[in-house]
Amino acid sequence: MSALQLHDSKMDSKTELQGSAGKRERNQNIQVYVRVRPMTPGGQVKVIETPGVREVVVRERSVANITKTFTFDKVFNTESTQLDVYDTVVSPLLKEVLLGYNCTVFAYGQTGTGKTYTMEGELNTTNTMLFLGVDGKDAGILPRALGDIFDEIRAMSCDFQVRASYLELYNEELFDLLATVEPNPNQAKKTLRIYEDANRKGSVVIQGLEEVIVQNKQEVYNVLRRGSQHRKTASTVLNHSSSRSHAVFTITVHMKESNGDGEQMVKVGKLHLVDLAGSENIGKSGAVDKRAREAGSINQSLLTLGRVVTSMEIRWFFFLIES
Ligand SMILES: Nc1ncnc2c1ncn2[C@@H]1O[C@H](COP(=O)(O)OP(=O)(O)OP(=O)(O)O)[C@@H](O)[C@H]1O
Repeated sequence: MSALQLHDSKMDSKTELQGSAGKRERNQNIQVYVRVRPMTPGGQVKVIETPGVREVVVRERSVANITKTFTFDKVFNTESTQLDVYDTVVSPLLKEVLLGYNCTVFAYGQTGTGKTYTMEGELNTTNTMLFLGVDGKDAGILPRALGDIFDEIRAMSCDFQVRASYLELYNEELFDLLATVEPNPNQAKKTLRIYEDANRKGSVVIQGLEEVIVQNKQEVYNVLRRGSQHRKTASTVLNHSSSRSHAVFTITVHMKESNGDGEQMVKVGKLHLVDLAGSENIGKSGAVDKRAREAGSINQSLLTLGRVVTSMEIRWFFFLIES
């Protein structure tokens, strides 16, 4: 089973917000969605049913009449398109980012269940609009969200600056996917250090993470493509699959608005888009040595992530993808 999670955290302390987004109850801070991936050809036994818009029924393979039903905020069945997922799950978050909230989308689940497809979409290397494909239908959440941010912010009458960063976490090491380092087997990616922020309790600082200023959609796509290709190239150099690492793409929007009295208000909103490494049952997968250590590290980090989520007062959305 595979999943995608989204969360929207507390607003930036510098920002004063009004309106419905700021008045949500704590129990609305977490939302869980499931996406069911179409079956791959090859005679699999169908074990998942999606009878309604909120329920998934899982059938035990060996005993077909034994089922378990799970309820989510919404279920996307095998017919769901990339656009359906984006419109329901991510589009509303953009409005909150532009109000000064921090929002995060997590894709979580087993290897091969469609996390990267949902987050990035099918790559089209012959097209400069890499992630959009020929007609755009296969574009994932990332390119859609990044493109829409520019459309929406331009419609607001404010000064703004948009920055992007792209971070990878593999075996407890952090790498900067946008760093301009020369390809080198011993230094495939720029490693980063993480510290607790002495000035803001509970916050962390990632020292040296590059934030690239982006002016328009095309520049964001280029940054996304650069980071994505860097992730693949470097994983080959380091001899691990890119699906064994977590990747965090962050877009930060600084907005400066004037109120009627000539005072200026600064808002900072962030959108984190996280493609988590595939969760795996080490015993069942038969992973040994390096792969078993990797899987152990992945499972440990996913467990820790779960603990962090339950301990924080955050708005959180969760998205499950089933194969
Ligand atoms: N909803 C979908 N519709 C069509 N094809 C899909 C869908 N979801 C996934 N796929 C296809 O299934 C394959 C595996 O998907 P993907 O690489 O996104 O999985 P993943 O969960 O990211 O795996 P890993 O954990 O190994 O990175 C890809 O070829 C992808 O194009």
